[in-house]
Amino acid sequence: MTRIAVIGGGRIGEALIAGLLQSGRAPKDLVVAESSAARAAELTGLFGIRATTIADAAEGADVVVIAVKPDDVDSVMAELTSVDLDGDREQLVVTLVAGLPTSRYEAKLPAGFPVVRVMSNTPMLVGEGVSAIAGGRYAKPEHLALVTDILASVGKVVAVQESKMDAVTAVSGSGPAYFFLIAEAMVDAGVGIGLTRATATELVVQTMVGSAAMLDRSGESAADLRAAVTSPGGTTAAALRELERGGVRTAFYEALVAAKSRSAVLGGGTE
Ligand SMILES: NC(=O)C1=CN([C@@H]2O[C@H](COP(=O)(O)OP(=O)(O)OC[C@H]3O[C@@H](n4cnc5c(N)ncnc54)[C@H](OP(=O)(O)O)[C@@H]3O)[C@@H](O)[C@H]2O)C=CC1
Ligand SMILES: O=C(O)[C@@H]1CCC=N1
Repeated sequence: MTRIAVIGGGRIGEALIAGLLQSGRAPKDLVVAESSAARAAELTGLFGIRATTIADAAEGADVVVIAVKPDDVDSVMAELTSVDLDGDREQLVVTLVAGLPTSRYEAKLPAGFPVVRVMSNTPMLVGEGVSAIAGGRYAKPEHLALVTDILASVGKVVAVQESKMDAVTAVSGSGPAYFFLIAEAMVDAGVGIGLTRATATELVVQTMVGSAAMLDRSGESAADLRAAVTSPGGTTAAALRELERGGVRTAFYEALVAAKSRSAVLGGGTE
C-alpha cells in the first residue's frame, strides 16, 4: 500500500487523514508531521497514526502531502529538502496549499522531482470531497494517476490546468464555507420566525442534503430545480424576491472574485 506522509495536521490535514482511514486505508500507512505537539498527540489519539518529524515522515513515505498554511511552506521545504528525497524511487510531493504554484516547490526539490498541486475541500472528512489536481513540470501520468487514486477514495477528482487553481480554490476549496454560512443564516432565520433551534437545524440540514442529492442525481440544472420549487405567486417567489433585492447573486460573484484574488496573492502574484 502507498505510504502517505501528511505534513501539517490542521483542518485539511485531518480531513484527509480521516477520509483516507474511513475509506479503508490502514493507520500504519499514514504518518503525520505536525509542529504542535498537543495537536500531534490529539491526531494520534483520534486516528491511531504515528506522529513524527517532517524528515522522518518524508523518508518513509511514497507520497508527501503538504498541508500547512502558505507562510509555513518555506520552513517545511527547508526541512524536507534536508532529507534524501528520491524522485526515482517514485516519491512525490503533493501540495494542498492555496495559491502557491508547483514551481515554488520544484525550485527547492532535487532536479526533476515530481510535484502535484491539489485543491481539495473539507468534506473529504466524510468521503464527499472534491479535489482538483494539476501536475507540475515533472509530474508524469503515473504520478497523476496515483494522486487521483488516493483522492478518489475521499471524493471526486477533476483534472485542471494549474492556471485554473485560484478559481478552483474560490469555488470548491472555500466553497463549503459558503454553504455552511447559508445553513447558519437559515437556522438563525428559522429561529427568528418561531422554530426551535433544534427543529430549524434539522429542517435546514436535510433540505441541504436533499437539494444536493437532487442536483447530483437528477441531471437537471440548478436553475431548473429552483424554478420547480417556485410556484407562481407563492412563498418561494416571495422569498427569492427578497434574496435578489439583497443582491445575493452579485454577492456570490464578488465573493468568488475576492477569493480568487486572495489565492493569487497568497501565491505571490498580484490581485
Ligand atoms: N481548511 C480548508 O478547508 C482548506 C485548506 N487548504 C490549504 O491547506 C493548508 C492548511 O490549511 P488549514 O488546514 O486550514 O490550516 P491549519 O492552520 O488548520 O493547519 C495547518 C497545520 O500545520 C501546522 N504546521 C505549521 N508549520 C508546520 C511545520 N513546519 N511542520 C508541521 N506542521 C506545521 C500548523 O501548526 P500551528 O497551528 O502550530 O502553526 C497547523 O496545525 C493551507 O495552505 C490552505 O490553503 C486547502 C483546501 C481547503
Ligand atoms: O481559506 C483558505 O485560504 C483555505 C483555502 C481553501 C479553503 N481554505
